[in-house]
Amino acid sequence: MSKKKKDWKTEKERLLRMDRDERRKEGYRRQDYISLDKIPTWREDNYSDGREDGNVLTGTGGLSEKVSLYKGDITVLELDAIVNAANSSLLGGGGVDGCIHKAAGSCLYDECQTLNGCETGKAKITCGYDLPARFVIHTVGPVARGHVGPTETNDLTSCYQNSLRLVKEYGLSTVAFPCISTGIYGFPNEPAGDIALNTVKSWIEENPNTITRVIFCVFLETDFNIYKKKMSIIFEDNDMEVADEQLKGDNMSPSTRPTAKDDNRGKEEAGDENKADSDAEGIEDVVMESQNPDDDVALEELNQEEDENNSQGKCDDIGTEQNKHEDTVSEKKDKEDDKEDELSAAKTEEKETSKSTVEMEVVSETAAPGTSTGEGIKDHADSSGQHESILTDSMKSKDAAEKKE
Ligand SMILES: NC(=O)c1ccc[n+]([C@H]2O[C@H](COP(=O)([O-])OP(=O)(O)OC[C@H]3O[C@@H](n4cnc5c(N)ncnc54)[C@H](O)[C@@H]3O)[C@@H](O)[C@H]2O)c1
Repeated sequence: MSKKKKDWKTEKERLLRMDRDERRKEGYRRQDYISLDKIPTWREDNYSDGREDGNVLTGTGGLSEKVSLYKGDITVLELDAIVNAANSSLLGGGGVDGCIHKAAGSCLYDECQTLNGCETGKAKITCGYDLPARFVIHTVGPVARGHVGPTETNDLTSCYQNSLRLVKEYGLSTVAFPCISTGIYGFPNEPAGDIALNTVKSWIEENPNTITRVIFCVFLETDFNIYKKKMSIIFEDNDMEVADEQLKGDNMSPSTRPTAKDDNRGKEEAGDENKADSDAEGIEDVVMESQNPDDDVALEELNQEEDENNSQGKCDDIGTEQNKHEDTVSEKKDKEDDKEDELSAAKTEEKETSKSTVEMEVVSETAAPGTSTGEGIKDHADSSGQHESILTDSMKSKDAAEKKE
């Protein structure tokens, strides 16, 4: 028998009246949730990185106790809020947006439909429903597609600022950000990391008593290394030097050693109303027009890409898929570079021996299938410089000898 569809408003009021223990007793959809006390602060992470020198932590870590670097799926984090890298329709899609909607359940979509979309750089808040997080803050990053100008920088900065503004407005104290705009919207990872870390740092300095923890939830190895390197500088403890290997961005994943219980949980405001609810009362679902004509094209392409990506399967595998993809891409690039080097070497050699009729042979880097090292197969650069695999001299003369017999 199909489950009765829940009314999102009733479900939201019910859930927001419950405290964390009651939510846990009822059970989240995913039992493998991660509670805050399982996520070390940046300060503890640094300390737990096998610091053998007995360097005792002195004083308070300040900022470095207010932030964490976590590598994994944002939908399992049991926090006051997780931030969604949404699109302007707020009606879901793929990537982290798709994962959050899938994990939260259909009530999230139903509530989002009443929000009338969201502009780039702005943020809107909904209940988290079946997520371990109480709220979802939806923000729309800039479609950078590799280009970062003042507009893209300002829009991405606004995403973090407006999300944190809602954290403060709703009296929340723990929040996690994904790497907004760095997936399908194509914002380069390094500058995006700088914007994320520096915007959050400034906000914490201005609101020191508002927040317990901001968690940078990265999904890809690339982002993990970028954030680790930058956080060692931006959130450096005054009383701790930054270890050299950290600056090089070692690949150690953050330890999940349980830390001292952080019971500074967000204020449990029962029956918390989402401001957008009252605004959105009775508003027809509007099909969001993009902010400017160019976006239509970008979004059109994105939707096509989204369809491809959506079929890519499970959320928690995105990171591995993308890492694998990154590895193959760089391998292919190395091989192409090698071939180009060989080609230019072959061309110079050809010039020197232009009179001889001897054909150029360039050893291919890749072992051709069926040969252990590729020794038996060589590339042949003909007059047009095209590469094709041919037999080597020794194999040719062997062939000729066989033919004579
Ligand atoms: N990346 C995709 O395959 C994909 C596909 C369709 C739509 N979208 C999304 O693309 C638009 C937003 O682009 P965007 O670059 O801001 O977002 P995004 O493409 O989701 O990428 C943002 C970052 O989130 C990372 N990420 C993906 N899944 C998770 C997860 N479960 N937990 C934590 N981090 C994760 C992802 O690796 C990237 O670093 C929206 O239209 C939205 O629907 C993404």
